[in-house]
Amino acid sequence: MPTETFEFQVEARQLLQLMIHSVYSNKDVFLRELISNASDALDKLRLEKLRDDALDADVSDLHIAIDIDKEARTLTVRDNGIGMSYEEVGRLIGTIANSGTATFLQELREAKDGAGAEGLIGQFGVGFYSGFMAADEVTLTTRRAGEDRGTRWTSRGEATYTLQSVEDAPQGTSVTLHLKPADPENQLHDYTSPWTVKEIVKRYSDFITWPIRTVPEAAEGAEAPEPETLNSMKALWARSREEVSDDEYHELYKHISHDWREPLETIRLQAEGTFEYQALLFVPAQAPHDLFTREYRRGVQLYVKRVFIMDDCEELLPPYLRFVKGVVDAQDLSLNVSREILQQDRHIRMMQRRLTKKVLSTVKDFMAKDAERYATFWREFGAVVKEGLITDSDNREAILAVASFASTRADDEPTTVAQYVERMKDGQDDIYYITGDSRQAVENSPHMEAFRDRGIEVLLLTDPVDEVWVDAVGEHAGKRLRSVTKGELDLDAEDGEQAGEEREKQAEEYAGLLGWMGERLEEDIKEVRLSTRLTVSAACVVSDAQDLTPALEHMYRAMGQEVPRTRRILELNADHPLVKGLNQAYREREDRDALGESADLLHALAVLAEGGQPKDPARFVKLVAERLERTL
Ligand SMILES: Nc1ncnc2c1ncn2[C@@H]1O[C@H](COP(=O)(O)OP(=O)(O)OP(=O)(O)O)[C@@H](O)[C@H]1O
Repeated sequence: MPTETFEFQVEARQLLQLMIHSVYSNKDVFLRELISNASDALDKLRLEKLRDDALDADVSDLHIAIDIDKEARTLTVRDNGIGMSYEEVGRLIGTIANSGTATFLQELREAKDGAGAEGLIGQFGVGFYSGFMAADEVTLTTRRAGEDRGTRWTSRGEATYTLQSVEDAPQGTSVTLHLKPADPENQLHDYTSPWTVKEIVKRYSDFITWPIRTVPEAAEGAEAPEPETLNSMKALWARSREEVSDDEYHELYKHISHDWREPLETIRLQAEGTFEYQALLFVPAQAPHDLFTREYRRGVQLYVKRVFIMDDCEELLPPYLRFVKGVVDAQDLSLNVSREILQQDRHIRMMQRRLTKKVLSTVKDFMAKDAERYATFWREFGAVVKEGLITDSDNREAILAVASFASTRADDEPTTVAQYVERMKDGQDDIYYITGDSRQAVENSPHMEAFRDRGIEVLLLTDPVDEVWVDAVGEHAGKRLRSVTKGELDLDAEDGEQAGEEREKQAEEYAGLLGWMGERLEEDIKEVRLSTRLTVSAACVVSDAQDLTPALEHMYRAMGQEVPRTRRILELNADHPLVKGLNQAYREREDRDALGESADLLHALAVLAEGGQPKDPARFVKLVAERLERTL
């Protein structure tokens, strides 16, 4: 087959350019990335052979080799792992599968400082391409285990790459970098120095469970020495805490998560007894960009007796802890364990329970001992963890204990529900909250007026998931969770008898207007009543306690579910001049047409004030414009 030339996908080309004009200051990490890929390839081959003994592949000496050619100035990272077919090379190496790449590139261009750019790159697993930080030409030769022919891929990191089918490729993959001249000032070291290579391997890849070999430099005139293994190969999760440095844990995290940043926390767990396992879990420092997308691959790596079994093992942690990365190594599972078996395995369920509790107790520790770390955690992952309040009733209390929320009490000091309850005033029976799109929108909502006036604290909930968990949780410590936008508000116990009489009088005065408006707005409103919530605004809309909120209704529709349209309740502020005027006009005038428009406008204003849309925006605008004209 002749050599074929292909163009890189646009995103891949842009990414390569970024690599070459390196946004990443530490160039050494390219070696870590190539070793990481080689190690994955060895894991995959061992597993495939385990599952299919007939596979024509040699697994007797699986290893990674680093070859240095000083004269040619090349560095080769070789493995005798699974390899790639011709089609796979084109698909995996020529393109960037990650759907978020375009967004990523945009963010990268906007990230002015180098550190920001480095952090971003880390999110996207651009492993193989990082070779171009150190090389001006890269050749990859590979043969898929079980296939006869190999494939050679070459590129100078510019617009194109070539693919060629080759006959004499050994099993596995070798990546040869034609190194750029060393440039220590820009942290581009001399990678033809075995000493440098050894240092880098020790620093970044010591825990890799396969031998990484290189041939030491021969003394002048002497024969080439035997290859030397550079890494200790010790599985970090099987070693005691004292033996392992934080840096080593962090390198393992980077290897399995494809994140280039340090994790926020490392969690170790050793379970002994009838079902033995070790776990090393990591909480990342930043939420990945695709955490809320369908493509997000969750789960930890599963090993059985040190043998890698699978990536993304979903069964070991619940979906609301999907950001947690790590390794779980079980002693008593079969090497042939499949996803189907995992889903039904009693031990796996026990492990999930234990790991979940461990993660939650770690967050509790952050909260008690390290406010800053807790704040970072909750900012990045709070919205995901709150899903657990809905789905994991067993751990609901534990999750609620580590959940914090913005509140009207202070601008920048979130509170837990328990702390809220402690502060509740005598006579307050409910935990009040409001949901919406942003703090500003909910804080300024008319529904908050009476609470502000009376100094009653309200939780400000602005994540979409908040709409749902509040219903699922329902109460805490015997106190009901209550939306300030729902139901009738009875804050008046303390206002006394006089206020009660006053209200009755108003009710009589307004009865006619309320009845007439109720009929007029019947299609959207099930009742018009006087409000105890409002002190400044003229009107607001509220829901019945058991009704869906507009946001939830919208959410269900967006998910394709049929939900009946909820009619809401319009509340009027009897002390507001506009409402007083409307009542007077209603009582004095026979002609209800112009009055009807005012009623519609008042309704639309109430909807707008809570961040909604008037039913007929064009008509609303026209009516407002007409009225403004009259005031000129
Ligand atoms: N040495 C190798 N042997 C077999 N397949 C490889 C090898 N190197 C890369 N690949 C394949 O190419 C794919 C792309 O590699 P690349 O390093 O660009 O990204 P990645 O490994 O998916 O992400 P990351 O580098 O962040 O881990 C890999 O997922 C793997 O399937």
